[in-house]
Amino acid sequence: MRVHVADHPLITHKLTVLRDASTPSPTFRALTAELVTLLAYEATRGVRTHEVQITTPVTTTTGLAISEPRPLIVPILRAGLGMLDGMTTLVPTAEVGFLGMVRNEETLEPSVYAERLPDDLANRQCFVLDPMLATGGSLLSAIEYLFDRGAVDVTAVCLLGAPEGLAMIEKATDGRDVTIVLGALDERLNEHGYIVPGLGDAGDRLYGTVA
Ligand SMILES: O=P(O)(O)OC[C@H]1O[C@H](OP(=O)(O)OP(=O)(O)O)[C@H](O)[C@@H]1O
Ligand SMILES: O=c1cc[nH]c(=O)[nH]1
Ligand SMILES: [Mg+2]
Repeated sequence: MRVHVADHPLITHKLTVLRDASTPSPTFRALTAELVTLLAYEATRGVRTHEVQITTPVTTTTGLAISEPRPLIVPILRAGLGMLDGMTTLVPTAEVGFLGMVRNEETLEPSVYAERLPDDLANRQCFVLDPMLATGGSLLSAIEYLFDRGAVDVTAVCLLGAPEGLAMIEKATDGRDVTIVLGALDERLNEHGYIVPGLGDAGDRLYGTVA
């Protein structure tokens, strides 16, 4: 598994505002989109391309185009939906599929409540969006779902990760082509499975509700 933790002052600055409990939902949503666009730059480094011949106003030259099948972006509802616009800004021709997942806050076990993905993911590069990688249960379940359907590689883009969840996913996906791009790797999980220092419940903060 490849792990990339962002190291850029703009990303740290935006995450600092996001973490602040007094940051209101509209600002939280705007910052999430900006952060995803910055992280997507790294996450798409391995996107498959092929050479194309083009004619500029001056000459002919060889360039690169994104290959078929198009990359598939999969936001994990609810909170991952807040990352979709930031990602499609950078990869506007990607397809989008949806997975709705919720973590039981007592057992910390994830369950799938909605799924709208192409039936066949053979040969697909998939980009999973979820702001929080805490125990890793939700992300692992999403990754397994995509591989079971034929995906060739999965890249997850998360704003914050916990070391416990990252280690669990690394062990469970051994031998698979998995990349995780994080805005920051935080210290630990607390006794309720929340990331510390973290930012609280990403879905609630994005949408101003307590679900
Ligand atoms: O790594 P884990 O321990 O599985 O926790 C992370 C999950 O928890 C949050 O979703 P949540 O279940 O709160 O659903 P929501 O997006 O609807 O708020 C988050 O967006 C992840 O999907
Ligand atoms: O810290 C956490 C952990 C899980 N889900 C969240 O939204 N935040
Ligand atoms: Mg939530």
